[in-house]
Parts: sequence; C-alpha cells; structure tokens
Amino acid sequence: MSAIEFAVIGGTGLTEIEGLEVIHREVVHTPYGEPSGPVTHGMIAGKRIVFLARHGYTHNIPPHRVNYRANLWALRSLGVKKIVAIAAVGGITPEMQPMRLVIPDQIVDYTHGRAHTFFEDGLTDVTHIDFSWPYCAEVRNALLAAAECAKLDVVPRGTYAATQGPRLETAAEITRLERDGCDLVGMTAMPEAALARELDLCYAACAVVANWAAGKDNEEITMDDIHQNLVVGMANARALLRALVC
Ligand SMILES: CSC[C@H]1O[C@H](OP(=O)(O)O)[C@H](O)[C@@H]1O
Ligand code: HPA
Repeated sequence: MSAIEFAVIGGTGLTEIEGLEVIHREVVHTPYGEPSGPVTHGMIAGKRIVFLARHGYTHNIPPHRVNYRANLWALRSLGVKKIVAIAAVGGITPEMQPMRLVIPDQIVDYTHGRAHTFFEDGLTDVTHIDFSWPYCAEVRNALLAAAECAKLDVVPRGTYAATQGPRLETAAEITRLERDGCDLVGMTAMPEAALARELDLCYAACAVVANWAAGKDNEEITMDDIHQNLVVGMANARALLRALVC
C-alpha cells in the first residue's frame, strides 16, 4: 500500500472528513495512553491520508483533557511525517472575520497544567527544541499553494493565542491577548504544535474563524452562531484539504 501523504487532526466542526473514502479504522495504543479515538485511514483525491478527531468522534473530550501526547505519538507510529491541524478560533484583529480561513505563523501559549513534552522521563539528555517558528514551513506553504490553486480566500499569517478553556475568554483577557500581538484565539494549538516538533513531525494549521472573540462585537457569543459559521468555514477547510492533494 502507498505511503501516508499526511495526517489531518480535525477539531470542533470537523469530526470527520466528508468525501473521505474510508479504508479502515485503527485502534493505536501508546506509552502515553489512549489517543482521542481510532485513527481513520482513507483516500482523498487518490492519496492516502489518516484522520484523527482531536476531541473524539463524538466531540466529547474538552481541550484541556485531550491526550495530545498520545495523539501525536499514535500518528508518528503509523509513519506519518506531515500533519495538517484544523482548528476553530475566535477572531481578535479586524482581518480575522468569522468564516475566514487563516494559516497562522505564530503562537503564544497561555495554557497550563497540560502534559506538554515527551522529554521529561529522565531517559534522554535534557532536550530543548527550537520553536522560534512553531509551524512547519513545508506544510504551511503547501496550504497556501492549495488555497491559491482552489481560489480560496485565506489570511496567510496570524498569531494564535492558545488559552486553557474550556470557558471562553473575558473581554479584558482578549484585550490583553491583542496587546500581546495575538490575532486569533483557540484552545488546542498548544501543546499540540510543540509535541509535533518534539517528534520531528512537520505540523501546520488551518484555523477557521468561528466567532468574534469576546468583546469584539457587542453580541453574546453563542454556540448556535459558532456552529453556523463553522458550517461554511469547514466546507472551505475541506476544499482546502482536497486541493492540498490535487
Ligand atoms: C467555542 S468552540 C471552542 C473549541 O473549539 C476549538 O477547538 P479546536 O481547536 O479543536 O477546533 C477551540 O480550541 C475549543 O476547543
Ligand atoms: O472565542 C474563542 N476563544 C477560544 N477558543 C475558541 N474557539 C472558537 N472560538 C473561540
């Protein structure tokens, strides 16, 4: 069988890839415990990919409880080298309008208490990865090229603020994130991106703006609005994934 081209980690609004020709689902056990669910092997536009739903296929695992280490370890154990993460986010700066796709290029980590490294068991020399550029250029560039090829509107950069959740932020917290230089806010980029780097996996993300972040318009943030925006945004994200393998 052909090699896996890349893995997709789907998040809120993408617990399966419509149009994916499923080959089989594989339960993978790891030294770090169980991943969020079985890994789905499938074909998209004639290429082999694997898919994993970050919050579980029934979307029941909150962001601070995702076993990020098991997810990344499982994908690598299957031979995955490249990962596209799909992530719903709140938009902070004016370009980051609901339903838009963004290919972020930076992260600020505000999470705490998550298992965030593979290098802590004392079995290897103390290891400090370079994380100056947290997203892998090769997959980022492939996403940008796919967007151009499919004529999809994407914002080509943005700083992702990773918050702890599961609650949404206060308006004052969003003001602080904006002051810190953040454009987008979500709850899952960390430790996911850093763990991918620790395993030498080429990892980049497509963020889908689900709502204006707290205080950015005068409306209450409702899950109904988020879901409606994600229906449109995720359809574009799926088109981007198809273009990635065309
Ligand atoms: C209000 S939805 C918040 C939820 O959606 C994002 O998940 P993901 O990054 O997996 O798409 C965000 O990080 C939160 O977990
Ligand atoms: O406003 C938000 N904040 C944090 N995470 C999110 N994921 C979607 N929207 C948001």
